[in-house]
Amino acid sequence: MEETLLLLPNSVKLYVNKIDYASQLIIASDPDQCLPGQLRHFNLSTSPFKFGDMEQDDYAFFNCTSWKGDTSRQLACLSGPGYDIFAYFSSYPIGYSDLTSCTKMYNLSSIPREIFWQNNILHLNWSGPECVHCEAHGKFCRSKNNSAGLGTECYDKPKSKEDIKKKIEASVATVGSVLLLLVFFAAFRVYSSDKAAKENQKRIENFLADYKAFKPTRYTYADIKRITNEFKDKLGQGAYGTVFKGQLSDEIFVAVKILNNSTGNGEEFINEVGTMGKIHHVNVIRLVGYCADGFRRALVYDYLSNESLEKFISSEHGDASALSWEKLQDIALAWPKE
Ligand SMILES: Nc1ncnc2c1ncn2[C@@H]1O[C@H](COP(=O)(O)OP(=O)(O)OP(=O)(O)O)[C@@H](O)[C@H]1O
Repeated sequence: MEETLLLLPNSVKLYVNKIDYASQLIIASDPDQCLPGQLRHFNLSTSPFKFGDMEQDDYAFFNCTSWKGDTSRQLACLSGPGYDIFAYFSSYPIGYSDLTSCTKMYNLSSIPREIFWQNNILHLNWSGPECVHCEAHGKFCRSKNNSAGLGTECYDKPKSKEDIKKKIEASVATVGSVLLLLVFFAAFRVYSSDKAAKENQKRIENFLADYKAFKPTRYTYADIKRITNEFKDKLGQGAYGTVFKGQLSDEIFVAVKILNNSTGNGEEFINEVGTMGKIHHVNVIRLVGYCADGFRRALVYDYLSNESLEKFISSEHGDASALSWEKLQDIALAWPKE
């Protein structure tokens, strides 16, 4: 596996295990697994780095043939057969340990304690170039082109093929959804307008059907004779003519009034028929048709099985209590007005 190397002054080479740009920290290790061996050559003052471990001490290094004191600062990777290398706190008095079989090698100051942990890990911080603000905005960081110092600038992360593919997919999905919505909307509009058009058509047809039903039909005298079955069933006699029962179909019965006065103005009769034909009210008997065949004139009404109103209101023909004065008032008020 290829390792990334960090080159420090005095040809010190370290492996880069991890870089944390957010906190500007490099975790490094010694390729020879012996960080204390590199200590003599460390000179970070001319590099942008400083030790990350702030617990630092000054040491005197000793080469001992025998050692009777604290072995926590014994540097195994520097020791050899018949001798051991120890780091001795410079702040300790010389008489603190027995150094009689030791030779002092050199002093080193401001050594981070983690060097002696023997896990071959060294934390190095850098203060410049400063990239924290780029990291915070999810961007990459680079040296400013025209800057001789440690000036940096942020730049957008280059888009990978995967990113571009995802972007295209997202755009296609968005456009697709919008198109689908438009298609649904258009289909809905077509369906609604089609439905409205059909409803309109139905309304017109219903109106025409109603109009046809309400418009009085003109009958010939022969029709009148057929409808009344040759004037077989006389219903009554009024001031203007004789009324016969008739039948238009199996279920539809009519009352046909054969008018006495056939000498009058025919046009007047037709106009009257036209006016009556337009009146449609629940309380007014409906004029179904008419006959104006030469001097023979007749009016065809819906058949009422309850005989004449006169029979109800006149005490002579019926029970007066059947139609009280209140009922008569109701009927009068419900009479259609023009
Ligand atoms: N639509 C009808 N259905 C059933 N019977 C009817 C109908 N119209 C009239 N008659 C019968 O025929 C009779 C005569 O009716 P008609 O309308 O000619 O005269 P009237 O209502 O008695 O009075 P007027 O001649 O003054 O109008 C009525 O009394 C009734 O018995």
